Amino acid sequence: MTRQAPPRVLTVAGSDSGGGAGIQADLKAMLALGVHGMSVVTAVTAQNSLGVQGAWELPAEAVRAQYRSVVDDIGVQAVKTGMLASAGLVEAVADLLAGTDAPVVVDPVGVSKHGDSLLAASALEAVRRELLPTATVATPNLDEVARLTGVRVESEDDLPRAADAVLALGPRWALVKGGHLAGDAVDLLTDGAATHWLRAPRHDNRHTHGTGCTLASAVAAELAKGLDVPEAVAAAKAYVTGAIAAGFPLGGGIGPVDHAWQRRRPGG
Ligand SMILES: Nc1ncnc2c1ncn2[C@@H]1O[C@H](COP(=O)(O)OP(=O)(O)OP(=O)(O)O)[C@@H](O)[C@H]1O
Ligand SMILES: Cc1ncc(COP(=O)(O)O)c(N)n1
Repeated sequence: MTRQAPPRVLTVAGSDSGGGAGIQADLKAMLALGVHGMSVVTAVTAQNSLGVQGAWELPAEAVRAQYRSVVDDIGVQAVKTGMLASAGLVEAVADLLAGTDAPVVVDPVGVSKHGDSLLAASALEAVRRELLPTATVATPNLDEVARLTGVRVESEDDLPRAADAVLALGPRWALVKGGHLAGDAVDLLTDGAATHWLRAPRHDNRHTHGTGCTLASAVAAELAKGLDVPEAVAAAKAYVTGAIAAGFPLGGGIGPVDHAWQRRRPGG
């Protein structure tokens, strides 16, 4: 008997040649969580544990064509966006997403962990006006909140104000990630009515390349399986926390989180 296809999830993001973030992290997280991952590549980066050595965006036509190939034949139960590089690509992707019924997770990627720009400053307005309104869940980190809304988060107490400012830009839910604060790794999820605090112990591990990509992809995978937004975010938070605890050294800089942490045997 032929088996049924697993839920299908599409990432629209940039390639990380080092395999720790971007498309590569997204597809690994999706595999680990039991969904079929598919990709629309928006840009190619030459990247490793030390930083981003080069980046080249694809033409909008190539992005549209990849999207249509996947959606028109295979179909999607959830979409996740990551690095979109330029205003032209943000607009092209927002236009495509406006036509989908599937839940959309927007990770408004701005700069890499090493401070390399992955989104032109001239694209911020298109992210605010066109991309965020298509989002079921937007997952900015604190730097992205500041760039998009002007709200600066210094402590956990500022997270509700930050989440409200993100919500005002149009996503149905805002998940503000407090991973860059001191203390516990605390994120805040809200749709303006319900508020969920997600708290995990901070792992003292510098090998955290790809945390944001992994969390957003995990949310998309769990939504595709049929969980509601608070359930999907809680499951994704548990997954990324385990992946960070198991992050490993690679190259001379910041190594990746371990997407396969749930399958490793002790010492393996
Ligand atoms: N050291 C840590 N220990 C446990 N959880 C962490 C740690 N660092 C980040 N997190 C969690 O990882 C998730 C991603 O958050 P983070 O703030 O790192 O996102 P990000 O900045 O977009 O990621 P990236 O740095 O990969 O771009 C959040 O749930 C955050 O709370
Ligand atoms: C192609 C691509 N997309 C996203 C990130 C962000 O991930 P991180 O902040 O962990 O470097 C990245 N470095 N590269």
